[in-house]
Amino acid sequence: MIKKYYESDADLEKISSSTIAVLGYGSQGRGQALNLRDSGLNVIIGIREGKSRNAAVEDGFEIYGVSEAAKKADIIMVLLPDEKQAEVYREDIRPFLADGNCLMFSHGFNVHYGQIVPPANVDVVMVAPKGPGHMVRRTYEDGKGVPGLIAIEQDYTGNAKDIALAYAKGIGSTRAVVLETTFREETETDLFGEQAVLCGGVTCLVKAGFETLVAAGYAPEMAYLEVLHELKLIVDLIYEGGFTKMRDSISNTAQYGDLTRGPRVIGAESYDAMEEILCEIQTGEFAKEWILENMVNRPVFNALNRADEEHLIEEVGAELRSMMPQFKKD
Ligand SMILES: NC(=O)c1ccc[n+]([C@@H]2O[C@H](COP(=O)([O-])OP(=O)(O)OC[C@H]3O[C@@H](n4cnc5c(N)ncnc54)[C@H](O)[C@@H]3O)[C@@H](O)[C@H]2O)c1
Ligand SMILES: CC(C)(O)[C@@H](O)C(=O)O
Ligand SMILES: [Mg+2]
Ligand SMILES: [Mg+2]
Repeated sequence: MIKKYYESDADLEKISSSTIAVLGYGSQGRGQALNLRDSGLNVIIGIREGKSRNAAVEDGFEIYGVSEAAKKADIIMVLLPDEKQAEVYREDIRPFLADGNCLMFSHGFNVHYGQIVPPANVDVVMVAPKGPGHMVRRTYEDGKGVPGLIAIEQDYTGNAKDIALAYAKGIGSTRAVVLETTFREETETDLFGEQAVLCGGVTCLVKAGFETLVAAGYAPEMAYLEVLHELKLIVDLIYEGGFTKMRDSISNTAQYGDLTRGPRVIGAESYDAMEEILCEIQTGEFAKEWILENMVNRPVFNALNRADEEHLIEEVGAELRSMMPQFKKD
């Protein structure tokens, strides 16, 4: 049985006298740093010049270059882009690691695939919120938390788990639930989830539905509201109460269509593709592809991303959302 932890299992005192360096101030960096500070912990930011450095300044943090922050800290949370972590680690983190430091990650990619090999005299720990960084912050501000994972790769001090749990409490995750996993399990399931379901699966499903309706002569605006806008409302019900709550809310007609037609859309071919995608993750093939893609300046990433940015669904969506009060910025 997987181990689960809640508020009373974690003690902020375990890290209350530690200096925590959050390296990177992007999606996770900002969310986690603000939550840790609001939980009363000592946070400094390690960041290079640029837009997100300015955001950290505006948010009132003590700011340093990456190497300086790594040197000052007891706990070093690496929230840089996965594809940059190995290089920054070699140049700006590794030389400044001190005996007994805790090196922390929110995703296991670099440690699991051997791009970062920490020395034996530090703890190596993961605290990974299971949600986007902006939601880590928003949920914490609402008095709740995004569920999280902890994993211990190396327990040099004997305190690694207490530190991980305290950090998870600091970012709000123990308010929901924290599961104990391994770097391998987190890395493989996280990559699979975002590729096959959460990001890749969903965007392709929505695009396919949109393109099918538009090709059949229906208005793009109709198609957008049907397959994208309403998706959130349906997912909210699933999120709150599973398929059962969603199916209680929709019509019997929708439910019959759901039960009989859904498996035709996600059929044997999709199961085969999912298995193949998981296998590429498990064998390291995906990791190698992504590392090499970055070495040649991301030609595939850029071309595919540009095509999706220029897709009709984005144009129609931007226009429709601009009229909806829920998307207006104050
Ligand atoms: N985005 C998420 O919601 C999410 C969720 C769970 C886990 N994670 C993990 O969290 C980590 C951070 O991801 P993210 O999406 O928050 O990253 P991000 O791209 O949003 O932010 C990265 C930050 O690092 C800074 N940075 C980039 N290159 C740098 C360099 N060479 N030196 C110094 N600073 C540099 C950027 O300016 C930015 O502040 C990754 O390991 C990712 O897998 C992310
Ligand atoms: C938010 C996600 C997709 O869950 C995360 O894993 C990421 O890589 O951004
Ligand atoms: Mg991920
Ligand atoms: Mg994820």
